[in-house]
Amino acid sequence: MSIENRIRQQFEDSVKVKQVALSAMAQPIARAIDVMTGCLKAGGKIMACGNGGSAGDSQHFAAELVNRFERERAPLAGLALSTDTSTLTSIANDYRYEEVFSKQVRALGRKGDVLLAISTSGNSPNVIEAIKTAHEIGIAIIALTGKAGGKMAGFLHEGDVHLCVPADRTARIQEVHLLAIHCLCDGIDHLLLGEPT
Ligand SMILES: O=C(CO)[C@@H](O)[C@H](O)[C@H](O)[C@H](O)COP(=O)(O)O
Ligand SMILES: [Zn+2]
Repeated sequence: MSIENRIRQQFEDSVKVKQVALSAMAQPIARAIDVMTGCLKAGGKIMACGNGGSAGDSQHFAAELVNRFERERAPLAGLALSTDTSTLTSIANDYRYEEVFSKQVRALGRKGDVLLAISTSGNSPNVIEAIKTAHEIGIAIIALTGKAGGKMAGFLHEGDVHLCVPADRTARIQEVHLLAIHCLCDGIDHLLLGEPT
């Protein structure tokens, strides 16, 4: 296949996955917006974690809360757990890589906070450990997954929200994750600020 056709194929695949994801994910995304906005209004914070591309997504989401998304508003409490290399490397070096997020959740998380747990496979052990620790503290989970949710699906509790992209290819799942993150940011701003004037 020519490069041009490969590119066309990627675009077409991405459009298709997004169309299927809309019907599967619209309701859970709306629920996640309610949970996140309720947390922020009550003075809580939203922590986000994930590996590789999902680490980037965590940081992207936190930046849109702390700085801004599309509308002017007060800064919101968002925190990516994938950014502090000294913390990450010391936990991985002294303990286990599986604990790099859960230790931070234990240190920084408070009852009523929310954890955005991102994994395309749903199987990353460090994200699963973070979910377990968050539950111990009384922190609700918004799980952003794909591939039917992997192992993470089995660790979610009532009150958590599962945003699962109905696709198998990591790249396609990540593309919908970013769209879902922007829907979360837009929805939070809408609930906090109302219709734009
Ligand atoms: O961005 C990509 C692939 O598109 C990679 O960096 C990918 O995020 C990494 O392989 C991650 O370690 C995959 O972890 P997960 O999504 O299965 O939790
Ligand atoms: Zn990627």
